[in-house]
Amino acid sequence: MRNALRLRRASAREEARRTQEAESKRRSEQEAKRRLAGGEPGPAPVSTVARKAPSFAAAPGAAAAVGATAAARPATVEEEEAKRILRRPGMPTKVIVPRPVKGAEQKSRGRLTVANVTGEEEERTRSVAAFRRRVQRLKGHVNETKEKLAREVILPETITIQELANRMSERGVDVIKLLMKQGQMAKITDVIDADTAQLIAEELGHTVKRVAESDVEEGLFDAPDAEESLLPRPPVVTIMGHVDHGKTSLLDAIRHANVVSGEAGGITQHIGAYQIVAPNGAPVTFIDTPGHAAFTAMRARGAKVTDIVVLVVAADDGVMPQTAEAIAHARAAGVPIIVAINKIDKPDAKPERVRSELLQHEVQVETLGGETLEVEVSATKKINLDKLLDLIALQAELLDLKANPARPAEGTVIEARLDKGRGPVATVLVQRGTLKVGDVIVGGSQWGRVRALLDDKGEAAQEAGPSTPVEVLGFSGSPEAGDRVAVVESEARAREITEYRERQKREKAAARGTLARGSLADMMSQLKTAGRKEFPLVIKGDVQGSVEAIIATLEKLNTDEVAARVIHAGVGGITESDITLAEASHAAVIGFNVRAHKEARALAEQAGIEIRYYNIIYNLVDDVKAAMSGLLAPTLREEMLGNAEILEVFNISKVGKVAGCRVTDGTVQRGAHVRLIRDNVVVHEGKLSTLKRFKDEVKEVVAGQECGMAFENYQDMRQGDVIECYNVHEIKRSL
Ligand SMILES: Nc1nc2c(ncn2[C@@H]2O[C@H](COP(=O)(O)OP(=O)(O)OP(=O)(O)O)[C@@H](O)[C@H]2O)c(=O)[nH]1
Repeated sequence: MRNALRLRRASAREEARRTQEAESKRRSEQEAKRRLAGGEPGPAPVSTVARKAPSFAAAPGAAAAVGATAAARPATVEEEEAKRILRRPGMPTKVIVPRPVKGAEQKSRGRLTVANVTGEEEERTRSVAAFRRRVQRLKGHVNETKEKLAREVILPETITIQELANRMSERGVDVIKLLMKQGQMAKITDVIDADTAQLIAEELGHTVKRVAESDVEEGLFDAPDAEESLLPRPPVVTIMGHVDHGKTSLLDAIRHANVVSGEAGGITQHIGAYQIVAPNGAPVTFIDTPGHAAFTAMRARGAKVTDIVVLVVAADDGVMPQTAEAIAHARAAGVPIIVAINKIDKPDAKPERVRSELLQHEVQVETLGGETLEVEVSATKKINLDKLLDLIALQAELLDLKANPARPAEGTVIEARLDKGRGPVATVLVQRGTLKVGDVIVGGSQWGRVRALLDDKGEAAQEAGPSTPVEVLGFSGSPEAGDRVAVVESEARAREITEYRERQKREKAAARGTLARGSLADMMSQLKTAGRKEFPLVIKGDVQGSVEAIIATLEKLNTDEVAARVIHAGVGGITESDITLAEASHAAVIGFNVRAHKEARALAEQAGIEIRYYNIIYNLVDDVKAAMSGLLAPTLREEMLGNAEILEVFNISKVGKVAGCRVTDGTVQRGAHVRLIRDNVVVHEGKLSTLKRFKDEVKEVVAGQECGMAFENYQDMRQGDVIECYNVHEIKRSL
């Protein structure tokens, strides 16, 4: 029984289990059917890859998503990247974006996926690879394009916006926009500095190389020479001293030529350079610097190219201001001095006095136990000239002067002028190397091919070695005295250097112009000088040296009240452009040893511009001084005439108040200045409008007489007031 019961129970359990299984199977089938019919998503995928880039093919039930549109699902990283790239300028407007399948392969293993079902997976994998390749290509293209556009921009110290844009291959307008962003309003032709230009260039993705003048001119000057290439060279001697102490006479005596008599006004106005052969056979180069104080600047320059200074001191005059100046220049340049006590032939010559005066300037000559070589000479009587040359040779030996003649020449412009027939002519002192006809040279902002070389006697030379002064023909324009000259390897290099220098000059001038227009500092200084009267001038001269000397002298005349303002100065004849400039700035035109062109003369006449010609600097300076003196406000001086006392004040209809007075001393004159004094205080200053005696207008009333007085614009006179009567005289002032 018990067994039968057990069996029944077991069979019932078995039955229940089967029913449960069947029920569970049924439920699960129902659930699957329900899901399939209702479009419910399957359980969330577990793979991290799938989480990052959700797969539409990973879960049971995913088949339900097959019909879902791309728009309904979130964008993937790849899609976003593709869109981002597409948004860039220059990219194709449409790209096929394949659906992402990151990790799809591993997830599909043993699972039902839409891709597996549809066989799309392989194709999609191929598309993704293609897409990736495409993205890479596009990225690569972007970088490539950037690299291609990025340039190395050479930036000088200043540059125009247009030029900067050109160098970057960018549009000028884009540069201007960037400047505007930085708060700078600019035009395409405006000049900006290198710092600003660098900012712009880097902003646009370019790299920058800053260049300075020294970069353009690298290796132009002062390249070292090998010791064995150096050979002895002649000394370059500058004669310095006070005006009229005999510099030109001495040089003249040495070279047996008469330069003195040819000079207008007896003053040396150009730096001349000459070479002589001393009695010992050694050549010596002399640079004759003028003695007038106006030439100080030129003299300083002379000392720079000089090895030895011969200091001329007139024995009858002694050490003078310009003697002291010359000592200072020589000392500053570190150049040894040889003292030449000149005019020793004169009866009042006192060489001893000269020696002791020199001591006060720390020049101790040999006879006083010092180191400085000295010699007593007479230029006119030709006394001791050989001795002077011997001393020069001795000093030169001590200096052991050497240069390499076998190298491209370097030198300095001593003087330059525009010759009517020959064009620009520059006197150049060759300092190293040898200058040859045909050489390409650069001097300041001028260059040229040497057409001809003329020595100091005006004879043609084929070449000029160290310490030789030569006139050089072939410059494109006049270089300036003091400009360094160098031979360069090609015309292209010469052009590069001079164009750069010219540009620098222009850009600096433009920068100055902008400053003058806009800067507060400038406006302040203009305000400060507003009280100063200016005498504007356009100066043209035959040589640069004269022009510089005139400017330097005129500058010395300037005071706080009045100044000569040189608007333009240059070498050459007076042109129409000079006259136009003078007209625009109300300037006078001065020609020093030059004349005005015919057209310029006509224009000047028409415009009422005065042209003045001079050949003596003193006369020019005197005239300018007189003209400037005319601009000075005159000094006012009072002349006392007399005093009167107001006895009574009458109010007369139609006339106003009239004071009845008695002249107490001196006279009272109609139209004279009056001061009204009440209780010792000046209450009014003005002019007398009416002066009457009885009913008649009179010119003058003398002491003791009574009169009626009325004042210009003043009515408040009172009985007892004292009237002081005086005249005012204007006294012209001069500089
Ligand atoms: N008695 C005498 N007179 C001299 C001597 N040397 C120059 N003179 C005269 O002094 C004057 C000035 O001489 P310059 O040679 O023109 O003097 P400088 O120093 O060159 O003058 P600037 O060129 O004006 O600076 C002239 O009249 C000369 O004749 C000299 O040794 N003896």
